[in-house]
Amino acid sequence: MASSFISLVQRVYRISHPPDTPPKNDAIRFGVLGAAAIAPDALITPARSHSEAVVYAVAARSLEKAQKFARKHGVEKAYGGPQAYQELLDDPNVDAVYNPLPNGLHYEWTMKALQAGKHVLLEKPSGNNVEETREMFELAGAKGLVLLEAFHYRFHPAIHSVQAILKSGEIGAIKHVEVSLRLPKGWFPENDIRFDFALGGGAMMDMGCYLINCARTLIGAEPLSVLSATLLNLIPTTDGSAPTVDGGLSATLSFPGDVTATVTANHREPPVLGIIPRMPTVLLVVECEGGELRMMNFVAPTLYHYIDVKKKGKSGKTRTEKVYKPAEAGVKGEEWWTTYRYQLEAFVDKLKGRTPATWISAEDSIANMTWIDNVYQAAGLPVRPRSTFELSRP
Ligand SMILES: NC(=O)C1=CN([C@@H]2O[C@H](COP(=O)(O)OP(=O)(O)OC[C@H]3O[C@@H](n4cnc5c(N)ncnc54)[C@H](OP(=O)(O)O)[C@@H]3O)[C@@H](O)[C@H]2O)C=CC1
Ligand SMILES: O=C1OC[C@@H](O)[C@H](O)[C@H]1O
Repeated sequence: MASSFISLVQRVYRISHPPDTPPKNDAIRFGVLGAAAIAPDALITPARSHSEAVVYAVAARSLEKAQKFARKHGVEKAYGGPQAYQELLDDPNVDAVYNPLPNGLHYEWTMKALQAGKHVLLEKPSGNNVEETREMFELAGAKGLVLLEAFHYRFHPAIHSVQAILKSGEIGAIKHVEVSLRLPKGWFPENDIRFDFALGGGAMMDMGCYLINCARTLIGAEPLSVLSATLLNLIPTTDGSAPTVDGGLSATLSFPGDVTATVTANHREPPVLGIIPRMPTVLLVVECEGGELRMMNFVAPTLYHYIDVKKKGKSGKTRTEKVYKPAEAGVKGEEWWTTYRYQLEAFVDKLKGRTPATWISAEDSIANMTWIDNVYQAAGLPVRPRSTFELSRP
């Protein structure tokens, strides 16, 4: 007990204070589009402990914001103003771009980045709809550039362990997957990008993308149909127009072999009994023919997680796994590596021509976006519109 508490404290400290590793001369130089809230966790801190990655530039719509961000995070170059994103893309010192813009801008700036010859680490969900996702991966393929949708949890050994347990047959074949992400109302401000339709908002876009991805990954097959889609709440509009942004949405999908998955994303969990604030919940339960697997916190497992495996029957004991480091020989990782640090390792490996331990293919991202669109249609909500941006091709 005491030792696991000490490990937790050590991990938490190391997550934000990784050992600084000086970048090698041939390190991948990243440029960040937008001084986004997620950029420090997703790229800047992970790059500090990677000798082949350096965050070289940031671009923000305001020069002051870009410079403040650059000073705070030790980023060499700051671009600011209305042309800043394009200026960053035109910088020959930038090898790869991290795109954490609002979902509705993923397409335009990824297409521009690829056109400028940059590899792209693209935030989830990849696009506003599957048409956008398909086009981005087509262009990356045509240009021979790397494009990765940042489903960071997929790179962590904890989810690999879940996959291995399910594949081992220990608790039999999967029957149903229940996966949910729920945040209390008020977690994000009302003007957050997540609640803006034009920017690709919606709970199924923002959090549901992980859930659909997780169900597809664990089941190891593509869904057949959306059996049901239930709106938990809609974000009210201010102009009297019909609401189109899901604050909370739950859907059940069918998979081959009578397998089902229920995904529930909610940005607006009400307080218990109307007054007691709720904690965020990230839950994964896999019901199998011979038992059940339950994982707490599959999205940010470095902080803390557990995987409970319970066999059916009276004698069925529960065993618990916690997997903070890769079990396989030769796979790199440390207890304090976040999902983002594992993801960066894979991205850099790919750019350097090495084989990453884990990868997310174009087909995977396209299928994920397809089912996000399908869930919206089943819920009677519009699919997020395709960007009006058109790439002028030479
Ligand atoms: N992988 C993960 O764990 C997470 C991923 N995400 C994803 O990252 C992306 C960004 O999320 P988050 O960092 O929380 O969001 P933020 O609102 O903090 O960042 C979005 C950035 O987009 C830029 N931007 C450009 N145009 C607009 C516009 N019209 N309105 C608002 N912002 C604009 C802003 O850049 P500027 O500085 O130029 O003003 C801003 O910094 C989303 O795709 C989200 O899904 C988010 C959180 C966690
Ligand atoms: O990890 C996450 O959890 C909270 C979400 O709103 C965020 O965008 C997502 O990436």
